[in-house]
Amino acid sequence: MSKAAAIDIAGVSKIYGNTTAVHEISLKIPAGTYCCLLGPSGCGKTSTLRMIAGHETISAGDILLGNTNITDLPPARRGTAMMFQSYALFPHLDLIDNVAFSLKMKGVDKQARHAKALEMLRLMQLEPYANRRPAQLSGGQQQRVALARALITDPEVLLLDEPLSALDPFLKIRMRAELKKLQTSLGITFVHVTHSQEEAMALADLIVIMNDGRIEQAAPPRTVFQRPATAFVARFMGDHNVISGRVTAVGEGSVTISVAGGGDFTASGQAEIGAPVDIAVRTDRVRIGEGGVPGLGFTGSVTNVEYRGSTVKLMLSGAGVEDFTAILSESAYFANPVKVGEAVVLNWDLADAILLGGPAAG
Ligand SMILES: Nc1ncnc2c1ncn2[C@@H]1O[C@H](COP(=O)(O)OP(=O)(O)OP(=O)(O)O)[C@@H](O)[C@H]1O
Repeated sequence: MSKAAAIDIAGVSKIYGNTTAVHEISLKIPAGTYCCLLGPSGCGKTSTLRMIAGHETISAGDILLGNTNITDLPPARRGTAMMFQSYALFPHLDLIDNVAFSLKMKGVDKQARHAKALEMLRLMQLEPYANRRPAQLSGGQQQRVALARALITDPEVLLLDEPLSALDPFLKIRMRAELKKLQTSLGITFVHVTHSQEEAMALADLIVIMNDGRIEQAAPPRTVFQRPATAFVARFMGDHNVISGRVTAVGEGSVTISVAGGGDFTASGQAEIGAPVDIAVRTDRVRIGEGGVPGLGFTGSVTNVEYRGSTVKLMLSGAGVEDFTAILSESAYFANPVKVGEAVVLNWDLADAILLGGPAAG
C-alpha cells in the first residue's frame, strides 16, 4: 500500500454556467485523516469531491496532494481513487475482473492483475466469491467489491461518495464500522461525502460542514458538537437551540441578548452592544422545574412531548422563543412528568449557552 497524503484545497471554486456550486473554499486535510464532507443537498460536497478526484474541472484555485499540485492532472495520475454511490460494478464480469479492471486499463498483465485482485478480495473477505458476478452478492458484499476495486491502485487518498446510502439501516451501521476499521488499518486519507450527521460523527476525525458552497466549520466531531461555529452548524447538527437577538449588555466573557418581544438570555462569548447575534443552548443540558439564574432560562409552554426510550424530548415556546427543545433523561422526566399545554420553568448553566459566529438572523 502507498502511504497517505495530505490534501490542501486552496481557494477552490466550481462554477457551472451561472451557478457557483463552490465558493473559494480553503481546507487542509492532514495525511491519514478520515474526513467527512457533510451538508444538505446541493451544498457543493459532491462537486468538491469530484474536483479532488479530477472528474470535474477546477474553476479557480488549486488542489495539492502532498507536495504535488494535482489541479490539472488526469484522475488516474492523481494518487486518488473514487468509490461511487452506485458502486458501478460491471454486471457481466466476475469479481476478479471487476476488481482488476483499472489494472487492465493500465496494461498490467493478466496474471499480475489477477493476483493483486485476489489480494484485494482477501482484504475485503470476499475471496470465496471471486468467481461470482455482482448480482450474486448482497448489497454489503457489493460495496466491499467496490472498495476493493478502488483500493487496487494503492491510492494515497480514497474518495467515497455517499458510500452507505444504498444500504438498509442495519447493514449501514455494520459497514460504517468496517469503513472505519479499513481506514485505520490502511492508514490512508479518506474523504467521505455524506448528508448524515450521525454518519459523519461516527466516522470522521475531521468533519467539514458545508452550506451553499461554503465551509461553515471544519473541526473534529467533538468540537463541532460542543462548539458549533455558526447558527447553521448548530441547527444542522441538531443538538442545540438557536436563539436570535440583539446584544444589550456585555460582561467578562459573556453577553446578554434581548429577543424581540421576548426575554433576555446570557451566553459565553464576546460581541458589541447592539450587534444582532445568535446564541446556542445545548438541548441535553436544559433542566426543568428548578429556580434558576436570570438570563439562563425561561418559563415555556409545552407544545409536544416525545418518548424516546432513554430520553424524552420536550418542545416548548415562550419568552419570544419558538420550538425550543429540551432533551431530558427518562428518569428526570418521569420524576416530574409534564404535559402539553403546561407551563414549565427551564434553566441551564452559562457553560451550556454559547455565542455563535457567522451571519446572525438579526
Ligand atoms: N453538472 C452540473 N451543472 C450545473 N449545475 C450543477 C452541476 N452539478 C451540480 N450542480 C449544482 O451545483 C450545486 C452543488 O451541487 P453538488 O452536487 O456539489 O451538491 P451536493 O452537496 O453534493 O448535493 P447532493 O447531496 O444532493 O448530491 C447544486 O446547486 C447543483 O444543482
